[in-house]
Amino acid sequence: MNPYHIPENALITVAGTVGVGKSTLTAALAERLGFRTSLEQVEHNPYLEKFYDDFERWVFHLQIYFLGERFKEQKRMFELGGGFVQDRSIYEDTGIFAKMHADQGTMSATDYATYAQLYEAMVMTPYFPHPHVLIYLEGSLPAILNRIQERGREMEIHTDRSYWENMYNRYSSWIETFDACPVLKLNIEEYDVHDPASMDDILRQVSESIRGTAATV
Ligand SMILES: Nc1ncnc2c1ncn2[C@@H]1O[C@H](COP(=O)(O)OP(=O)(O)O)[C@@H](O)[C@H]1O
Ligand SMILES: Nc1ncnc2c1ncn2[C@H]1C[C@H](O)[C@@H](COP(=O)(O)O)O1
Repeated sequence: MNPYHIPENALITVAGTVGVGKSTLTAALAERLGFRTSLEQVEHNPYLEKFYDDFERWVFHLQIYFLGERFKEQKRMFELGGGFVQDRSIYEDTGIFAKMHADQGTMSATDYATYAQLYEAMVMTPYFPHPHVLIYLEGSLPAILNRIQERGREMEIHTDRSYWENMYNRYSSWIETFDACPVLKLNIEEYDVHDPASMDDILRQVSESIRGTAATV
């Protein structure tokens, strides 16, 4: 058992908008806990660049691809018995990305319905237990846009600010109604992944959230 009394089979999911710091925190938490990571693969995604170039043409392909990747990851985590920190939840694919493109008309109603049907069928399988806790990363939009710039993925840098603004607003509303598992909100200005005391503090909060003893603000 780790010093934080976080169950060895726990599934901790890190959520939040693009560039907010999910992958960085996922890796830092997993290292500290001796957990495995489940990461989003950007480099080997065959649709992502095409998608940023032409949303309408590629959105359905991309959503199906992400769904397939997540299904494989969920199956892997299930079969290995947990003990994972996961970079982004499946709830965000459907509740943020697919919905945003359907609402703004870059994904047709028919494609969205087909996608939603597939998603519903997948989450009914045993591979989709709710996470023990969802860590939600929040910060100001300018700080997040800076991080996207600094990370330097061309396809994201060349995407209109309104896209990120829309996503940011959707995330802010979405998290207020999210209730599939306990939520721990962390402000990105208030922790440092390189500071052991800061990571200890986060892990204590994770543990409290999982055990249902977190203070409600
Ligand atoms: N706590 C942090 N402080 C400063 N910069 C950070 C921090 N976390 C992440 N970053 C930087 O912000 C950028 C986006 O982080 P990343 O973890 O890739 O975000 P996400 O996975 O949410 O898209 C990267 O350049 C990363 O180095
Ligand atoms: N479901 C998705 N639809 C569209 N785009 C998505 C989806 N999931 C992730 N993405 C994009 C957003 C970023 O450009 C990369 C990686 O996300 P990140 O938040 O940086 O981990 O994929």
